[in-house]
Amino acid sequence: MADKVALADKVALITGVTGQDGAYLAELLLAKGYVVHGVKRRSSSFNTERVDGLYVDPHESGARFFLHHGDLTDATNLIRLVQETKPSEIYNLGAQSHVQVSFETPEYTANADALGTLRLLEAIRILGLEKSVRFYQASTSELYGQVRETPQNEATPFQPRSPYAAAKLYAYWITVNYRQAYGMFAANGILFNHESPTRGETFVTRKITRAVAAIHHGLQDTLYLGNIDARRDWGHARDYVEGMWRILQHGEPDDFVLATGEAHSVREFVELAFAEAGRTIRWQGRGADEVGVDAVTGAALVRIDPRYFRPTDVDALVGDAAKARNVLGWSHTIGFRDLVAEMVRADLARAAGGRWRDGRST
Ligand SMILES: C[C@H]1O[C@H](OP(=O)(O)OP(=O)(O)OC[C@H]2O[C@@H](n3cnc4c(=O)[nH]c(N)nc43)[C@H](O)[C@@H]2O)[C@@H](O)[C@@H](O)C1=O
Repeated sequence: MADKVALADKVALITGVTGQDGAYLAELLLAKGYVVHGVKRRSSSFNTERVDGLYVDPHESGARFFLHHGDLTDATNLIRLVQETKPSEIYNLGAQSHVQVSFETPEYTANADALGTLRLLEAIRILGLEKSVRFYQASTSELYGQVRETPQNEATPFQPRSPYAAAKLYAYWITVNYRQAYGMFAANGILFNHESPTRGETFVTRKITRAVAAIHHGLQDTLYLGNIDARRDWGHARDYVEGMWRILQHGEPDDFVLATGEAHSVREFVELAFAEAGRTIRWQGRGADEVGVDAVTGAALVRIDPRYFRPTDVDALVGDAAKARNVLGWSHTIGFRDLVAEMVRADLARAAGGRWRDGRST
């Protein structure tokens, strides 16, 4: 393995490689000729579906994608991984990334998301690689929380509203600090929500498209949601990993917002997703009693379940990506309607192919 690593100019280490973004990024970097090392957490079940297509036996000549066990809560493991893989670029995408789950596991979230970032930065410093490694930190629009201005840009003050966002706030600033204190190429991408057909099933977009497909195929009756008036700036993950890469290719380390500049409510997402499957939703009632019914059959397709309300939620986010556009030449290419259509079609195909056993939603 060491020979192959030495042969490549560009070597990337990606934490969280089995997640949506990790898999898209690995694919992008491999296409650009990188050797890619992905870090995945050990678990009792395989969780590598998203990267299975990229994997070839590491013993085969030409193998350029390698998976390693690792954990952001394990400092010595991170030091060893950086030492062995000798990356030129590190993308820190690993995290406990579910906002609602962070209210139940605030300490673990802080450990993985905040201290995990510190551990990785320290690994670089301990190994004396401050001047040779470029470091990307997956920062998030959740930092803006209770927003101070709209749209949000790189100068907008942060006001986090969840343990997840508070942990990511530390990670953002420690990344800035290592840049300033040690001259590291350490950069934050402040990414607004980005989705795809491989988005985790507990995030609201995928939960909706999966339910639309399950309902369409008679596998589920009703979709239960929380705050359907929340507004988000939803882009496509494929566009956003290109932005991550550009952030690390720039002449100097800096922080960038990646966003589409358009906000839509969860309610609109629901309407569009059902429309893609040929159904029109009509809303009846108010608050927790609101129901989304099929305009033709009258069947209750969407109901509110207060279990999905968060102790504090972020009501509306919309980003201004002018800096990324002007400095990096980045902008999104896939709009809201196309995103929803792609996700619904992918889930309809999965449901039709019997690729999930039931329509349970989480
Ligand atoms: C950029 C940012 O993006 C993501 O964080 P998120 O915006 O919290 O994403 P989400 O899809 O869980 O929620 C979006 C909105 O939808 C509302 N909502 C209603 N009903 C349900 C519901 O039933 N489930 C969920 N999950 N949300 C619901 C919920 O209350 C919220 O207002 C993560 O990738 C995060 O890591 C990240 O960094």
